Amino acid sequence: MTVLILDQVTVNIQNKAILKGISFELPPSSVTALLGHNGAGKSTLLKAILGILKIREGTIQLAGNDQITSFLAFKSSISYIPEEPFLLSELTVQQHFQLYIESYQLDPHKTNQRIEHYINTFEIHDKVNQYPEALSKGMRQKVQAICALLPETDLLLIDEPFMGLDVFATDFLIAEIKQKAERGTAILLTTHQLDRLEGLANYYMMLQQGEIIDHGKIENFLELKRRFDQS
Ligand SMILES: Nc1ncnc2c1ncn2[C@@H]1O[C@H](COP(=O)(O)OP(=O)(O)OP(=O)(O)O)[C@@H](O)[C@H]1O
Repeated sequence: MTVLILDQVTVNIQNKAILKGISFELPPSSVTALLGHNGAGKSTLLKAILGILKIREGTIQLAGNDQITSFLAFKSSISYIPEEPFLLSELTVQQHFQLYIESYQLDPHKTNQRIEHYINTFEIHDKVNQYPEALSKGMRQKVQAICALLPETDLLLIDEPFMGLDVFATDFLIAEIKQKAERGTAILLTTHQLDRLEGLANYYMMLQQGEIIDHGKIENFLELKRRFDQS
């Protein structure tokens, strides 16, 4: 069974090919690390899957829905934590949570219990009635992460999940990502913090100049890295 299927996906930005014929599949209950140097195309790939960037060629299927012909069903199966927190300036923290409850049609009672748990764990209980401008970057990142964790989607995309988070929040987010994967979600995350991948990721894909140049089980990548670091 497969959650996400990309077939020969090409994305151009300003007439330049940024993604060149990307094909891969993600199984359920998996965490895949999307790796590569700055500018390799990692964020572009996540944005292409989300439909924020239009694909030029190829197809993307999620849980049996085509990105173009079944866009609403496709979109409702994805949750996303962007690299830069993107919160609405006119909504308080609590109103952001409410927005997610409504747009993903979540059970309010159960979800509010989870929100309470997240708020306490991330220590932002005194911020729930504040607007994003009153939050630090790390706090905005925490709010964005909570929003994305609320729905049980087929796919969770995370761009640099640990950027700006303190060690405690990072450990908590890692535990949450693993639990989500155990419940069936396919997770695709980008990171430069390779030391955080052990025990978290199952697979890796290496992007270079818009092409997947290597992929496989994360143990193989980490073993190669260890040998390289020792040499
Ligand atoms: N809006 C844009 N306009 C022009 N070029 C862009 C735009 N967005 C991305 N690019 C280019 O696309 C390429 C891939 O960028 P992308 O942000 O996907 O890289 P990345 O792998 O996520 O890098 P990083 O590790 O630095 O976050 C880069 O060459 C970048 O300059």
